[in-house]
Amino acid sequence: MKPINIGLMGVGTVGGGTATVLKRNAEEISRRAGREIRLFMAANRDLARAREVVGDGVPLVDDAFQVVNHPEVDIVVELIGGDTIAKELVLKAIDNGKHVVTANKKLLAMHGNEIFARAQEKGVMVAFEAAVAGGIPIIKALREGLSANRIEWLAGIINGTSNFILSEMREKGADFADVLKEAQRLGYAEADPTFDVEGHDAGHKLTIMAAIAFGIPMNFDNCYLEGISQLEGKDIQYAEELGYRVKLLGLTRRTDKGVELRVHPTLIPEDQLIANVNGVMNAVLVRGDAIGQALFNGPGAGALPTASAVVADIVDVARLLTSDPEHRVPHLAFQPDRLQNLPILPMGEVVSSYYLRIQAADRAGVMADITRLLAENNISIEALIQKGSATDGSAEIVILTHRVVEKSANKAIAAIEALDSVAGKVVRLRMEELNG
Ligand SMILES: NC(=O)C1=CN([C@@H]2O[C@H](COP(=O)(O)OP(=O)(O)OC[C@H]3O[C@@H](n4cnc5c(N)ncnc54)[C@H](O)[C@@H]3O)[C@@H](O)[C@H]2O)C=CC1
Ligand SMILES: N[C@@H](CC=O)C(=O)O
Ligand code: NA
Repeated sequence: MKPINIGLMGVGTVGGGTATVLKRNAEEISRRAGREIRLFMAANRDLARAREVVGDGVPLVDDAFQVVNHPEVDIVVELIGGDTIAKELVLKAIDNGKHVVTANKKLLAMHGNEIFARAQEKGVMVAFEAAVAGGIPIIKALREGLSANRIEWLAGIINGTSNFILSEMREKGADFADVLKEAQRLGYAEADPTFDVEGHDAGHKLTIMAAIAFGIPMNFDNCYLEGISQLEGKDIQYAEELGYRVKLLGLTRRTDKGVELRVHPTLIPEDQLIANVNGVMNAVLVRGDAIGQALFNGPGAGALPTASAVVADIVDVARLLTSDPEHRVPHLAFQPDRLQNLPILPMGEVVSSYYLRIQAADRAGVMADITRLLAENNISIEALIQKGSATDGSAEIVILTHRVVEKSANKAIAAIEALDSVAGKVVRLRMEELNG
């Protein structure tokens, strides 16, 4: 039987890993796919670097349009990244009737609605397991393994770079900037690492998971994003003293009023398995009405773990090449004409509990003022500790609250910051028990 021809675009961290896995496991892969899967051609800006990876036998070009336009390429693998040239290439590949495998979460979160509609029209597959949580087969799990369930919520550590930074800061007291450099050296970070540390990358992945968990279109524009760049080591330490770990969490939940879609640093009880997922590892906790809770854990970034997902998609596509498009797994898990445009809940309407750190004058009456302002906004206190007097006569007060709607927390925080006895901004982190 004729081999399946792969056109690889981008031979960087993930593209290099993909070429390596395709070569190393060629025999196993062809036994699974039923046909030989052959790296037919590759495109990369830096030809010399790509040549080192793919070897002599594979034609190399620097213009990726030659790949999407080549009549003998069956599956185009997009590992360039970004949403400019990559979007043009993917749409052109689809128009040319080629199937696409991509690891590009930004592209899908921002333009997935257009891309999947075009793929549907042309009867081709766009596979994207590597786009979410690297090597963890979470797309497969949500789209196929859990298709019996009404998924209620899911929460994930879905940015390896941020989790690596937080783990190194907590375990070794390492400096944020140094660890970020190390994450870049290890190939974990995005081309622009602000996407990692400001929560955008996690937001892209969360958007994709929410779409396939609930059967809604991509809605990245309404995803709340807060990253770890402003997080201070002392809050990680205080959280730990109180029995919590701080993780960059992406959380999406169906509520009666709309879908929560939010990424932010989050305190999680340390006895939760997900709180103990460290380094570049990712984890996604899914709550379905039939299964209850299931935790998917594994490496979230890096060359070979991500290539594992890319190549698994190639095998999937190879198996389904000749199948009737109507009988393939829908791109977003639900039939395209059955997607629901559920509203995304504004952040002010989200209900959460909070960790607050307040720098206040160490004098009588301050605590009473703060607790009064919290009570006036219907916020009850679960724990309150004072972190000792500073030499300048101020003290740090750390408060854990019970659950309250975010707009009330915002009002209370603004009122506390307006007190003469309070200096600077109140540090606010959200807390999730993840047991509901
Ligand atoms: N690095 C990781 O651990 C993971 C990355 N991803 C995604 O995979 C994709 C690739 O990421 P990396 O491999 O880390 O990036 P990278 O920067 O290491 O590789 C990108 C490659 O594309 C090439 N390239 C750029 N523009 C090109 C063009 N116009 N034509 C041809 N080649 C071009 C570059 O020369 C480079 O070799 C991105 O979408 C990223 O978000 C997804 C999961 C994990
Ligand atoms: N930069 C991303 C790479 C994988 O998606 C991350 O750190 O998770
Ligand atoms: Na994955």
